[in-house]
Amino acid sequence: MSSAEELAARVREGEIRLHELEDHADADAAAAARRLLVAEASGADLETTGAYAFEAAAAEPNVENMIGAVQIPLGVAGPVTVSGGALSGERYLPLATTEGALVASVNRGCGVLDAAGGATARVTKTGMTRAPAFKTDGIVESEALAAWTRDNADRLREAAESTTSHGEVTDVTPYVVGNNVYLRFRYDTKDAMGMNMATIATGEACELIEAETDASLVALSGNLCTDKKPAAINAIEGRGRSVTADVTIPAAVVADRLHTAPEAVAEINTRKNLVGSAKAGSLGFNAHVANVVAAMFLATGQDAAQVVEGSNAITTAEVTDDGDLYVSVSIASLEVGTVGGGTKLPTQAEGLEILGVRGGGNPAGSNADALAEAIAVGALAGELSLLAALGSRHLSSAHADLGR
Ligand SMILES: CC(C)(COP(=O)([O-])OP(=O)([O-])OC[C@H]1O[C@@H](n2cnc3c(N)ncnc32)[C@H](O)[C@@H]1OP(=O)([O-])[O-])[C@@H](O)C(=O)NCCC(=O)NCCSC(=O)C[C@@](C)(O)CC(=O)[O-]
Ligand SMILES: NC(=O)C1=CN([C@@H]2O[C@H](COP(=O)(O)OP(=O)(O)OC[C@H]3O[C@@H](n4cnc5c(N)ncnc54)[C@H](OP(=O)(O)O)[C@@H]3O)[C@@H](O)[C@H]2O)C=CC1
Repeated sequence: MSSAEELAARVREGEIRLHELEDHADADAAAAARRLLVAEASGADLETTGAYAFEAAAAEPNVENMIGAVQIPLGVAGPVTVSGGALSGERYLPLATTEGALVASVNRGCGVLDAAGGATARVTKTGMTRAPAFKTDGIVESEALAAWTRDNADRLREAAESTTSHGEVTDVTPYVVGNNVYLRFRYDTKDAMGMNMATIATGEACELIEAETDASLVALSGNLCTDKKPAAINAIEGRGRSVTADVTIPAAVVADRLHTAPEAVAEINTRKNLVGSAKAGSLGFNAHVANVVAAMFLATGQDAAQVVEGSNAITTAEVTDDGDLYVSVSIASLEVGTVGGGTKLPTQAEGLEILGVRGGGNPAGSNADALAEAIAVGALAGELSLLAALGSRHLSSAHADLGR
């Protein structure tokens, strides 16, 4: 009997719990035993799931009850020239996706950006947020807590920053709703996406608040943060990185490479991305920014659930006085890191290496800024290509040819 079969037998007999297998064997054997049990229960053939190319132990901080790995095809778009605040030069953009035509589209967009001399990008605001919910006796006590927070900003900062050597508190804003008070802590988390960092730091600050006021903590996350849910506060105030990429494309390039005209792209953008989105009550005034955010998040080890916030983007397009096409994409809440989370996993770390932003930056925070700028440039390329495909009526034929 193999060690995986022996382990599986012990789970069947109730001697070991499924999630405790790593206490009795190395992580790869534990995953193999779970595959046997899951295959037996479901009838699924898990051979490919088990054919992963890294040591299971490397994924221990990232997943529980591991049975293997899902492989997502990885493509590249570019190279594209970026003139950013943190990222400069030519880069290939890694995109992990199962949507045929997506990489082709972003690749076309990158070619157009390069023909226009490259894209410009800047991070305009930084800050990961956590907003605990406190309960009070009523509005008098709520207002007192809000005032206490303002008066004790330095002590709150000191408590929170005692838990991290990188994180810095940049703001604590109280929001009062009757006998509920939400304190929205904002942190500069440098190269980390920062959700663990901000949560741990905020927990420490909450202990000070409970010790010194009559308010009681109901939930360390009170949903005004807002993490992993569509929320206007992120679109307005920003979360993670707020980042913009833009470009001005000569009309001749639009005609040659995108088979349309600046006027057509600008009109489609207004009627689709602005008016259509407004009528729909959408928070995303763009065509498919989430496509690039998701594909680059998967390729670089970001938290996939935060694609929700990454889709908070506005695309603008207008014809310049010279008859050329100006296009911009502003993503309000792009939550990215180049350390921590899934960024250490082997293929995801390679994805970061393709962009030249693996690990901590010098100065701290510059690598995460550079990653945000790369994603914004990819989103700009994708917006351009899709808007143009709608203009030249190529969307359905492109997907019939490449996406099926
Ligand atoms: C498919 C194209 C690019 C053809 O576009 P084209 O201009 O007919 O193609 P082309 O053969 O002339 O090639 C132009 C460039 O496209 C790239 N390209 C072309 N083919 C490939 C390929 N196989 N692999 C890699 N790159 C490719 C490549 O850069 C190439 O330049 P070259 O290198 O040859 O000088 C175009 O029609 C297109 O971009 N269509 C739009 C497709 C798209 O954006 N899909 C995104 C998903 S849509 C979605 O998910 C969301 C949606 C639509 O529901 C959101 C909404 O409501 O708006
Ligand atoms: N806890 C929660 O509520 C949530 C957690 N998550 C998960 O949180 C994880 C991401 O959290 P995150 O805090 O980013 O990552 P980690 O928890 O992996 O922590 C990253 C740590 O890296 C250290 N570090 C080293 N170099 C740097 C640098 N240059 N810049 C910044 N930090 C550096 C910091 O340590 P130090 O602080 O000591 O300086 C930092 O706290 C993901 O796995 C995500 O899925 C997602 C949503 C919610």
